[in-house]
Amino acid sequence: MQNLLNSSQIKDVDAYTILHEPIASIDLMERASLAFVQFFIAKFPEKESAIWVFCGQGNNGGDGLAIARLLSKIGYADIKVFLASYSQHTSDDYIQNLARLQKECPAIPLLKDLKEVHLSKNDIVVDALLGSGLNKPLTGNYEELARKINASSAKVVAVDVPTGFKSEGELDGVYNGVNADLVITFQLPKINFFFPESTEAIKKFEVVPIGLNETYIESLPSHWKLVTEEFIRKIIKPRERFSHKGTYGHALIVAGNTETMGAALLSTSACLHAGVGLVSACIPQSGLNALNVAAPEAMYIRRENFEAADLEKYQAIAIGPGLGTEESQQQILEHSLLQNRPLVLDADALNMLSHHKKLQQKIPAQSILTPHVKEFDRLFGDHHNWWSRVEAARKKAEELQIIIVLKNQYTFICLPTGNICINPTGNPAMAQGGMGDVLTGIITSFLAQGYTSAQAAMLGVYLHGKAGDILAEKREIVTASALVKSLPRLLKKIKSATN
Ligand SMILES: NC(=O)C1=CN([C@@H]2O[C@H](COP(=O)(O)OP(=O)(O)OC[C@H]3O[C@@H](n4cnc5c(N)ncnc54)[C@H](O)[C@@H]3O)[C@@H](O)[C@H]2O)[C@@H](O)CC1
Repeated sequence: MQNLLNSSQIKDVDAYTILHEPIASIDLMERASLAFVQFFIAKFPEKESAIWVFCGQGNNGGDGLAIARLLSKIGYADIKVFLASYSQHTSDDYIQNLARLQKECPAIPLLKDLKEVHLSKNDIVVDALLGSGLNKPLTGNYEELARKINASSAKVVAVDVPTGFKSEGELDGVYNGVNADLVITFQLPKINFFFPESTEAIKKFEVVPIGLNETYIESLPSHWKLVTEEFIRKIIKPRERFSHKGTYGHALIVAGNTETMGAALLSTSACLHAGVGLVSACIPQSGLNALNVAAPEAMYIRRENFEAADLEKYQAIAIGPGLGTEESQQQILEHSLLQNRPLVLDADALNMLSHHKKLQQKIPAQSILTPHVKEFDRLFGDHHNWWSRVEAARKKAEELQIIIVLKNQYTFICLPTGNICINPTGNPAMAQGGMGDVLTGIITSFLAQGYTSAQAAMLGVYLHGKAGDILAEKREIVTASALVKSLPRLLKKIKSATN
């Protein structure tokens, strides 16, 4: 897991690295600019492209000046620098880099008048106007510059953060900053990169390391974490010699209805493919034939017999996919909530919890709720932006001592500790019905296999997205069934790399 920091903490890490490595501030800027350039040249190898570097007067602008010099030395022949000199304040490293650029690359024009800027289709804009130092909304000259850049059809590559984009906090109102095709960001992704409201500002981002002190980064207090593959590899357990089906737990999936049996089948099948020892599906009798065909390994409990069943024998119970919200299903939910053990609650279980809010207090500690945005707002109230929604999820997870898996392009896993773990895997090819049912099955599988609730949620969300990413390399659409089938191979790959 990687700590994610806010802008002032990142500034603090810069200062710590400068003092303790030690490295001069100007050399750290050079290292950052070089890291940017290395990524840039791999992406844009065409040295004849016209490159317009827009520089502010702070350290982001200083990066821009260093980048212009480094690109010129590598052989990029058509570089122009625009100096946005609108303030009395300039950073020391900006001044030094401006002097170096004038001395070492005298042929590069330094423009100050916007009338001299003519952006065309195949040009590349390097946006180094304002970075993580943004402290107020864009107005005046900066706003005009952003408008001019956005109105062009040039490719826009932002240094660290697009000009005008807030790295953390609520993203409200109309965005008037630079729209970047690519952001090459330093050391850590900024927290707001993971929020849907960043779509306009950021098409794609890449993180490049610049050698900031990792130990110090990890020591700073932050409830924002990024789930990493390294972390997943660390927690995933190998399948032991002399183990048997009993070793990997027995899961119960309570799901499906006459017209929504597919949800139960997908969940059950995903649970099996993620490695559970045994799975029972509690479904209406009308689905039995389909279950036998789709997942012959699964056992069956007739829906009417749920309350008579011995629930103690299951290591994990999931309730909700395609279940329905009638009186009888509500009884099932209420009966389950009486069990003093974590549950995985999805879809109709969540819908019932939003209609009967008093039941929320009865959710057993360490249960895992997997709402998408609409289910979340129905459960816990409307939210106008994602920052406030995720904050609300964090508070609810703490208050109810549960895990809330708030599903999105980047899923937010809110833990009872108050931490928010952001999952980086997953892609739009997976945006199709059935994906949520599959995720529920996978998480339930890991819970039954003896992982803690937090581990099961993180493993489930990460591997679900990763499987989708691998499949999306070769196809435009990833169906839920295809994802299920790919899970065993992914598990093998992850586990082989671990051992
Ligand atoms: N040593 C360091 O601190 C490093 C900094 N780096 C770069 O430095 C950037 C941060 O630099 P700075 O802190 O100097 O800040 P910026 O260069 O982002 O902004 C410069 C200044 O502009 C002013 N400003 C903020 N919002 C404004 C607005 N809306 N309109 C007009 N002026 C505004 C602020 O006073 C701010 O300090 C990072 O994004 C990164 O690109 C990198 O070179 C890595 C090392």
